Amino acid sequence: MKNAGIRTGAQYLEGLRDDREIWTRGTRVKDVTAEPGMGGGAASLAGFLDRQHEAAYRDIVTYEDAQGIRCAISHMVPKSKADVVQRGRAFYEWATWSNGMFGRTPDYKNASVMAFAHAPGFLAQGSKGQADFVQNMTRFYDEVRLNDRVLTHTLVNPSVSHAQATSGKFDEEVALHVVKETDAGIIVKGARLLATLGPLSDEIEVFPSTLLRADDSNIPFAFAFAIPIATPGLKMICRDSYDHGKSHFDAPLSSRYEEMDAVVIFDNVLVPWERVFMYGEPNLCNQAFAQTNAVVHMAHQVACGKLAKAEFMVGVMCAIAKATGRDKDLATKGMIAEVMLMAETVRALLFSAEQQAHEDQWGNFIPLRGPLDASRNLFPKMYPRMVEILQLLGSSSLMATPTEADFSNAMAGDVEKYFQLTHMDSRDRVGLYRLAHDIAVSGFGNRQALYERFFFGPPQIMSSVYFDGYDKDSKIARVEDLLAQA
Ligand SMILES: Cc1cc2nc3c(=O)[nH]c(=O)nc-3n(C[C@H](O)[C@H](O)[C@H](O)COP(=O)(O)OP(=O)(O)OC[C@H]3O[C@@H](n4cnc5c(N)ncnc54)[C@H](O)[C@@H]3O)c2cc1C
Repeated sequence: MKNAGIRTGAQYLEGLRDDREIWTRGTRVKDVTAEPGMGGGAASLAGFLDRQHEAAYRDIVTYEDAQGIRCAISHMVPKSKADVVQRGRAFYEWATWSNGMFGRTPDYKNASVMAFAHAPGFLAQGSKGQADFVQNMTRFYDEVRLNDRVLTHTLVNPSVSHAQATSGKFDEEVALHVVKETDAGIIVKGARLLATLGPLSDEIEVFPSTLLRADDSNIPFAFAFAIPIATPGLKMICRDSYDHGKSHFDAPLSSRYEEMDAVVIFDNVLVPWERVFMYGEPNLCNQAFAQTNAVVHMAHQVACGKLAKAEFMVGVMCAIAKATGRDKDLATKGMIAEVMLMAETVRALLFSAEQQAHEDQWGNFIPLRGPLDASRNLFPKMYPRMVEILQLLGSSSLMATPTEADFSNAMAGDVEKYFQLTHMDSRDRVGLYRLAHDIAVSGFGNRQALYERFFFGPPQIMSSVYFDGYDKDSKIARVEDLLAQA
């Protein structure tokens, strides 16, 4: 099946059954696709990959390349504004399949690899190590695109001391660093945070943290590479699963979309030179995501996903208001309108970015960065507020949630009677509030909120970068102008 383009779900699942070293709940996992608390997420992603082949979605999420091979649109190099819009449509479609609750669909990383592989002048600046970085990245892009590989990534070194981290230094005991260079490649040792979808991916991209201080002491920490998860010496330690084996009725989201996060340990891992993309140059590493515009393409995918998620939150809230008859209540309408405004803000920013798409320095088209930066800085604040509003709307109903089993036991009559609403029978009401519970109360839901707060980076640093890049002078000039008229 090599180089056949989009894969089926079964092919993806088969690929996960290798020698990977995944640890959870104190034991090593034999088969991630069959592991309780992990296999459900893999099955959902397999279902999404299958959808790429279905007539209803195929032309939305895939394209045929020059050789007639059908690939995911996230790999398509945008050469016009229409291409950017088409990519956005595909990102949005993928996100609707989980209503944004499976955050790390493969199109996120695909967007980044596409950008890196089509900014050759950038990687060509790398002058250290025994590798042709441009050729390596081009080959990697083809490998991922033509085999529909699923990637995770890890960018952050664990910090032992906040003071050390903010001074741009890393601790050699824990941070991932190069320990040796050989003719075969580099040997790396240490840990990295945090690989979402790690145990359920084919490969891991280990890209530079964007906070390397550009001095010689940071050279061992400066690199970018990608290797299969099953590479000897690579281990993942998973967090607790939020999929507790419940039915889709009892846990509509956590039973389906447990994508898992893992800390990644590299125990003297050999990375072959042909998989190294940057090496030993902190300055180059620091510029990588911005200069290749990978950050813009990733932010595009993210904004599309957040729109789907925000719309879903509006849907859940409106369904609750309708069922309870509170859709005429002023306070309820006010709270839901706040969420509607958030969804429409993301939509407007996305539209603005796509409609102002332009050619970049590499001859590719990118959406306008400013609106996407606004969206990715705003959503980490919007989402926790959406959850709060859902808690306020749901109140004790989020606790009045008997299980599916209570509809077929000795309590069934009571449950049918006492859980009904004006506009909804008991079973539908319990199902709806169990969904709201999975968003606003469960471990799965709380992890979603944490994800939205942090997955794109530390919010203080993101907003500080936004502040630095914002055109402040023209605004200050207007203030000075007014004051000068005094
Ligand atoms: C659910 C989830 C999934 C994730 N998935 C991935 C993934 O797939 N790949 C990946 O690479 N990373 C992932 N991350 C990690 C994410 O990139 C980091 O959480 C984020 O960059 C913050 O880093 P940290 O967690 O080390 O927090 P820290 O850097 O320890 O920060 C702790 C707090 O201090 C603040 N802070 C940090 N530095 C400063 C500073 N200089 N000045 C002021 N305040 C500061 C932070 O904003 C935060 O509030 C994920 C995180 C979460 C929660």
